[in-house]
Amino acid sequence: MEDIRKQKQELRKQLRSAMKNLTVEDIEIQSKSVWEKVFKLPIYQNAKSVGLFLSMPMGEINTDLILQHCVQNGKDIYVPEVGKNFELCDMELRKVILDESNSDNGMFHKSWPKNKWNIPEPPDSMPTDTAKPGDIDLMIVPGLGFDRSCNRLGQGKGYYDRFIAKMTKDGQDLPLVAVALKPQLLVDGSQKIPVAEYDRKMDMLILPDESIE
Ligand SMILES: Nc1nc2c(c(=O)[nH]1)N(C=O)[C@@H](CNc1ccc(C(=O)N[C@@H](CCC(=O)O)C(=O)O)cc1)CN2
Ligand SMILES: Nc1ncnc2c1ncn2[C@@H]1O[C@H](COP(=O)(O)OP(=O)(O)OP(=O)(O)O)[C@@H](O)[C@H]1O
Repeated sequence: MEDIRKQKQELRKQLRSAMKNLTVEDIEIQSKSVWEKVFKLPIYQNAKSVGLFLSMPMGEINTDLILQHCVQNGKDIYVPEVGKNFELCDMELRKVILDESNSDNGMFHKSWPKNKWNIPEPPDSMPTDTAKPGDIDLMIVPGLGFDRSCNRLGQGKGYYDRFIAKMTKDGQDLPLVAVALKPQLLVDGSQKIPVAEYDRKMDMLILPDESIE
């Protein structure tokens, strides 16, 4: 158990440094390829509500294109809000409710306040509608690293593990589609994501030039 934590920590270091080598252009081009694949998925096309995330400034896939796509296609968008108590690593997903003045594009978050990781979060002025089990048709999941068996390594706080557990505890389904840039897939066959008992496999992993199920 302690072993798994150490292995995860080591792998995070490796993956964070690999992601640092990506330029802004790399991230832009690879992100576009990933989203074009996602837009073609029936599970995305049929989803009325999508759990998304608002990308960090660097070292992560950029989510602007899918935010725009969801807004333009009339899908409900839910985005993370982490609890004020950072020790608890509790996260909710809140429905994005926009007023008419800025509802025509996916850039609504540009003016939102940022949390300690520079991730935009819903402002207090937005009406609160928090996702309950069954509210989200498709969850798009970020991560630091993945392997070919759809195992995921996150940022290390367990926010997504806990959230997924909370949303599925009464047997509710929550389809999980992970998205990642090229350096985030472990390609060396001998390298695997260490898995603990609470880690849930992704249903699908979308990369710039391949999809894994
Ligand atoms: N865009 C985005 N939003 C998200 C997540 C995410 O992965 N991506 N999260 C997914 O969980 C949650 C936020 N969790 C995060 C947890 C840690 C760090 C982070 O950068 N942590 C340390 C790394 C240092 C270390 O421990 O080695 C840092 O502060 O630099 C970032 C996000 C909710 N929102
Ligand atoms: N469902 C859960 N209930 C309670 N604690 C959990 C749960 N899932 C994970 N944890 C705890 O969260 C901590 C971080 O877990 P882990 O290292 O797997 O995070 P991660 O999946 O990489 O991060 P994240 O989900 O935030 O992207 C661990 O100490 C773990 O025990």
